[in-house]
Amino acid sequence: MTGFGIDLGTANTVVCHRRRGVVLDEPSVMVVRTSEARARRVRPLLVGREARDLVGRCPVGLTAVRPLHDGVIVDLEAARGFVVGMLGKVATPAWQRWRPRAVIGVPAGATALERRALLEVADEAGIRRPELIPEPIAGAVGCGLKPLQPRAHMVMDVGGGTSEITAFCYGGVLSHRSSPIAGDELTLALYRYLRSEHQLLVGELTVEALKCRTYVDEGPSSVVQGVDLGTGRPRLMTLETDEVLEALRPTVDTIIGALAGALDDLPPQAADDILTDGVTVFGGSTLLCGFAKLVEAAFAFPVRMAERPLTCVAEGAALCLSEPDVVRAYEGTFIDAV
Ligand SMILES: Nc1ncnc2c1ncn2[C@@H]1O[C@H](COP(=O)(O)OP(=O)(O)OP(=O)(O)O)[C@@H](O)[C@H]1O
Repeated sequence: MTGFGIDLGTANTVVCHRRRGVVLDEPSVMVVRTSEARARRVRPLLVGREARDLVGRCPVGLTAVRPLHDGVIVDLEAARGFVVGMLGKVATPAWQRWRPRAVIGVPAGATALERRALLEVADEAGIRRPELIPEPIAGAVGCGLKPLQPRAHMVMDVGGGTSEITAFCYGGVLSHRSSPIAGDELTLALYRYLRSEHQLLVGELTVEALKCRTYVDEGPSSVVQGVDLGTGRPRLMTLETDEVLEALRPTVDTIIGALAGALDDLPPQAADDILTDGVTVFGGSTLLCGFAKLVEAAFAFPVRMAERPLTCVAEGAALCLSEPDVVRAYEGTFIDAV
């Protein structure tokens, strides 16, 4: 069975081919003419990596647009232009005759309207019979979990725009929490911290790189460049990694707090499974330095980091092409469908 698994994320779009593996992993950004940004047909000039290079540097007349918010389509026209442009990067001439199949990950909390918008866009982009799967389930499959087993599992997906915590067992959802506090909010918290505590105004890409750099363990401190709010001149400053993590801590605590709510909703036997097996975490924001340790410290159960936290949703969705039972079992479990 050929076809694709697609994770159309707020921050990144990942496309995984059933046999060839990940064939596209690029930022969910496009650059359009400002005059066309609200037009009936949006024709992006750049999509993905090339578009991201222009974030914060767009000349007059051009606008960088992120077509998804909190993991769902809000502007159908913008999303249409974006998906067609992105899939165009992996499309082969054979697509014209042979429309590929795809399973697409979508937040478990997406509404019926948002899901319909995604199916429409996928169809227009040349996908044959697109199917949707809740992202937590796709990620779980990508991490090797078996969502049809009669044993409870819990996963935590912390991406750019949403954090989702889902417990499931035997083809059904046991508990779920979704929150718009995720990677973008962490970046914003750091931006605000630098502005208020150090009077330093920093660009969007720079502040995100600073947030991610703490993970790479490049040393106990990082040099940041920005504009001094007092003088209006460029200024360099050195920030300790610990200080960055402290600035992020309240937002991280809010994200972790949602896990408590999902655990509270579980029946005792299912809670027992999760306390024994632990929780599997994925999504780019779980790469934040010390994230897994903080979850472990808060709940005293094992935390299993996904091997490929940024791509496991698309990989799991691709595996689901040959697991129709999983797709069928969970298609009725979107939160507004239960
Ligand atoms: N090393 C890192 N440390 C901290 N955060 C990171 C790191 N690497 C990536 N991120 C963050 O992960 C987020 C992107 O993760 P991911 O690609 O899983 O999100 P997404 O699937 O696009 O979003 P969503 O699931 O909300 O639609 C971004 O906010 C990015 O800043």
